Amino acid sequence: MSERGNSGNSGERRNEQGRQRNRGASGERRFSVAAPSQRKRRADPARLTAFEVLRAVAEEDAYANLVLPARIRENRLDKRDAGFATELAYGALREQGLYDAVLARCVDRPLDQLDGAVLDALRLGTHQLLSMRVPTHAALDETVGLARAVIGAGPSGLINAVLRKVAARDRDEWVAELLQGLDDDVSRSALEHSHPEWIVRALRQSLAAHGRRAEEIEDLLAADNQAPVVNLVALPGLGSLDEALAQGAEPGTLVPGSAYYAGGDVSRLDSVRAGTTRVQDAGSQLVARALADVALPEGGRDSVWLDLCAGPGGKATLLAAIAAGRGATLTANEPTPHRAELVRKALHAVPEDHWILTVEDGRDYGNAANAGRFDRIMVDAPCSGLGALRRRPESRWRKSPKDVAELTILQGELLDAALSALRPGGVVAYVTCSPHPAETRAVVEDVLKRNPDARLLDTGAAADAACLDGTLGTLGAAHPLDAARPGDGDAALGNTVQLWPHVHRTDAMFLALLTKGAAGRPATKD
Ligand SMILES: C[S@@+](CC[C@H](N)C(=O)[O-])C[C@H]1O[C@@H](n2cnc3c(N)ncnc32)[C@H](O)[C@@H]1O
Repeated sequence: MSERGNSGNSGERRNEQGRQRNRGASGERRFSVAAPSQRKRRADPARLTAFEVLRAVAEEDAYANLVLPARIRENRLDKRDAGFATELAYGALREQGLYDAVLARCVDRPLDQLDGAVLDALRLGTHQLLSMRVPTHAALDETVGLARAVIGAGPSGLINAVLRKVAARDRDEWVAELLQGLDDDVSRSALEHSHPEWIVRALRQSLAAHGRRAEEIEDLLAADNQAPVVNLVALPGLGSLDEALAQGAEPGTLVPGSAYYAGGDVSRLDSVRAGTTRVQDAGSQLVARALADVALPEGGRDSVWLDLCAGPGGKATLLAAIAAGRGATLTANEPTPHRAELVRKALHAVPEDHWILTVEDGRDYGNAANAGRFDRIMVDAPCSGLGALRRRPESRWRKSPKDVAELTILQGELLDAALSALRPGGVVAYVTCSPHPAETRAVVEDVLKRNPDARLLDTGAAADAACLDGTLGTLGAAHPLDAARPGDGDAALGNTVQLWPHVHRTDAMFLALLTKGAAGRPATKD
């Protein structure tokens, strides 16, 4: 175990003492008297792990949430060090925007002229100084030690000098300084909560479009910077939450059969290993249940279901379990072979005669051969993922408005294909893990224009009925039922559901339920 947690060489007392501890009586920061060259030359394993994660993200386009567990295992971190490495890596990645703004004030050249490894070491040092309870001298010594061990002695003087400048102010002081002269609300929120400005703009638009208060943006951005609690689902008819609840999980408050689990490694639970209890965001559970439970407008057959974009299989597995309980069968489709294998693995907990796996481009389901085949269809479309920023710490810096523009074309085509594969009187759920208006309401609006036989169902009411306390319709949907056609005014798209991390404690999932009438005639109203 590294020396944190006791006074050790660096004097650091992780988890026990705040950063004020290394301030003198006058409030000034105290620094180590040792010159960088005399300080330690070894890397603390937890910080090394975080550094490796940042490097893999920068150099290999890796996903932090996939790299981190492997590095934790390779570097044999104990639970406490693993927690520290996670907070350090995720925090430094999430808050990169703010930290780079701070560093730009402390480095004598543009940041893009710094070696990438040096910049990552500086970001890690800055996160320890501004956002973690790590004493200043420990943050400096350990970051310089890390740099000496993995980058070389050359940059240690620079890193030491820059971090001393960073340490001259606390986080609030830095934010106040950087905000000076910034008048635009979007720029201010973006800086303070470390989000790209275009994302702040999109989130503000989405809040407004769903009738929420503009000021909520601050809570929403803050929620994006919080690690989510693990949500569990017991597959209906197959799994049970008893074991998780006995291990300290708390019953979920949004959807039936769910729980919040803060007890650490979920793979310790037998039911999770068996695949009958699964990790799944409550928002994902809710949209799947809303599709499964909503009454088919014209009744009739209800046994042929499709998940058009199933990988890695979260919603497909929940839908298949529900289908199994009702004697229905789910076709789970995923075009990417390795993701299709993940779907197969996830589905192994559900009796085999209730699901089929296909590996096709979802748009091919729009072919004549599939016309009118399915009673219920999930279109959980590939999207920008702006609703899950709290899970993927680096993702906000990787996306661009161009990605969104490209995705919206595919999203519309997939929803068109689903409507074609839907039987008259069936239901399609259009879902994104993004609240970006271009990926949500604009896609639905365009598809409704192209498909005159389709219309929106009362999505708020359906989501309301699927959730535990029946309040979602009030919280999630801006308007009461409105099944008007596009062209009747803005209210035509009022009746969709948008979940929010700061309100529902879920990812920001969007849900629109659509139905269609017989060919050539509009779907009848409820
Ligand atoms: C948001 S994810 C689906 C998540 C999944 N429903 C779950 O709950 O685990 C979108 C999926 O769509 C897949 N996809 C991408 N292009 C597609 C296409 N043309 N047709 C169908 N699926 C596609 C992606 O590979 C990805 O697995």
